[in-house]
Amino acid sequence: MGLISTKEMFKKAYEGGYAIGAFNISNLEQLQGVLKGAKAKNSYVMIQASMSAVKYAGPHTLVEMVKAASEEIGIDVALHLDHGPNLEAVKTCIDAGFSSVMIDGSHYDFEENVNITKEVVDYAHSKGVVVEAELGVLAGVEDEVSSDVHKYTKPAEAVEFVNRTGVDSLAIAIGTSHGAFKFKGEANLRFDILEEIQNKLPDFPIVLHGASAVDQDTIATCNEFGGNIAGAKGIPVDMLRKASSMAVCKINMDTDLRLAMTAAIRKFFAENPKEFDPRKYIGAGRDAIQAVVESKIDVVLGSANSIN
Ligand SMILES: O=C(CO)COP(=O)(O)O
Ligand SMILES: O=C[C@H](O)COP(=O)(O)O
Ligand SMILES: [Zn+2]
Ligand SMILES: [Zn+2]
Repeated sequence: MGLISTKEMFKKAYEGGYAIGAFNISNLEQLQGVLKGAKAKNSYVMIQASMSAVKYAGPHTLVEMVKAASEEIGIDVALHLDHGPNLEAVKTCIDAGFSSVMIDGSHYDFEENVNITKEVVDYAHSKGVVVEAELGVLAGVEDEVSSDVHKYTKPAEAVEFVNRTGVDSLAIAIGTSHGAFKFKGEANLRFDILEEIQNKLPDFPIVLHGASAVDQDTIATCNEFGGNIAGAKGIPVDMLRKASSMAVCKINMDTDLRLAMTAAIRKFFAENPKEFDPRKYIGAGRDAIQAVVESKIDVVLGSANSIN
């Protein structure tokens, strides 16, 4: 058991009409929750960390922790850098042992995005590491960069981008966005764009970021036990399942795990005012994450029993 590439899992996901869940983590219990959920469903899964999460945990700590948990829980896993900002960040993670990286040049113009992605692909491939890039801009805030509107991916540009960079997978903008506040009105995803990209790039794995569903019961639990989260809204589950049956092979979820962990810990504190053992309350958060991951595998991803 240990860290694996995404090549094989994406190929199977594409052919099988399902998607692999890529879950963001920054600590031990989030990691264990995700891996235990995947193990219970015999499903491929990706663990991913943003650069701020890599800094929080430490790149080597993260790699060794994921390897050890993979061994102890008994499931192979890909470890991926999410939204790598530049070659230096990518190198830090590859040299520490990550099996997959993203270079996010989506906020640059097309030519610059091609150049920075190509540079990363050359380095990563020389080390046997796969690369995800991004074309099109999701509305909302991403690290320090924000955009008020979706800049939807242009299918013809996606073809040129993939051919010129040699990238292994591509994140596209079709109306999803990061965080807990995705839509003010009706949810709408541009499946016509996904379909056109799928037709123009057959067998090529597409990635969907900003794909948390934002369960309203979980928000209610947060608020019932002292939270104050108003107006949160995610992507409807049927839209996500439809995307995963198409060319989307990787679906990124962070917010749903954060909300589940927070709701469980808030509830635990409210119901157990005398407890102060971190294993009890963080353990409650870990269990909640496992439950979310199992449900995502069944309802959103369709990836149960993908490991044979
Ligand atoms: O795309 C993500 C990480 O890259 C996470 O998206 P959510 O905020 O919708 O969970
Ligand atoms: O896409 C962003 C992820 O949700 C990670 O967010 P973060 O930078 O707060 O770790
Ligand atoms: Zn981006
Ligand atoms: Zn993202």
